[in-house]
Amino acid sequence: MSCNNVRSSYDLPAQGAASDALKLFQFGSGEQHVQVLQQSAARVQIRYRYTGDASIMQLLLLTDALKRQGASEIDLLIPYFPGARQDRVCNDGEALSVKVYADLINQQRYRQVTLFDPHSDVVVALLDRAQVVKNYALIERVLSQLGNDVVLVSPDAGANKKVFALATHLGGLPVIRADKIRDVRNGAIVDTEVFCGDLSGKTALIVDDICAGGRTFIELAKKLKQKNCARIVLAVSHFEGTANLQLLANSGIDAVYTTNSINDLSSDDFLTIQDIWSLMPTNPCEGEQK
Ligand SMILES: O=P(O)(O)OC[C@H]1O[C@H](OP(=O)(O)OP(=O)(O)O)[C@H](O)[C@@H]1O
Repeated sequence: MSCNNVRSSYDLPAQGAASDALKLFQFGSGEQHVQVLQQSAARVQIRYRYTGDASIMQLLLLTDALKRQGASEIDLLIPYFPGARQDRVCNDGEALSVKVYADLINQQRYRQVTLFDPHSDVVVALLDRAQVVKNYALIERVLSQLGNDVVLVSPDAGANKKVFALATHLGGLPVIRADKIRDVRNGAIVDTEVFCGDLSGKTALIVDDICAGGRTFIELAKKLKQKNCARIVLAVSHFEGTANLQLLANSGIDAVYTTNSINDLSSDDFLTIQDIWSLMPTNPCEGEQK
């Protein structure tokens, strides 16, 4: 495959020097506009970071523009998949959001779609040609800072499968199960249980895919405190809003490790979007990219 003098990877939103490759703007009427400024290779990769629904429209426009330039095989890297938490209809009248977003992506006929630690197996099942990069690199980096006596905490039934697989990958770290009851009408956590004995001297490392409003982890931290653990740490692959970092700190969580897969967050400890890209497949033409 020859990729000489053509571009084989596009970042959306455009980052740094890569912004020479794309022109993006929004019309006063609200429509998005995308123009590809550097000739696309036939096989091309889009590194797309979801930053809101307007960015989905930019992705669709970019995909169309690349196809018009002759891109015949397009790989999509999409660390955070929107709508993934709405993977069931909890209340009459709601949309099945994950299917709507997945249908949009499937219509583009990407050669491959790569996700980073998606919320559940549902999104992977709904997407054509999807593959997953697990959260292992994030958790290994967190563990390297925590020392001994760490127990993994699975915050709810939805997380159990992933956390037990992670524990096996890490050589058999102990796992503590927790569970919660969420009032689906308003999202409140009405009960949290932690299934273990005394945790004196232990660091409780809660592992999950996302922190949104944070109530799951605030209520869980209260229960873990009652088990006397020495330290409570939260590691989540995706983080919805910077304002919630303070809420978590106030609730007795000693440290939060996450990534900027959705929002830019200010901490040196985080795995950055660049780190996530480095965990994902690279385009075979990338070394030749101009
Ligand atoms: O920060 P919060 O607002 O508490 O939200 C974060 C939680 O929400 C998601 O699970 P969800 O409660 O949807 O449960 P599920 O695994 O059963 O889908 C996610 O996996 C976290 O556990």
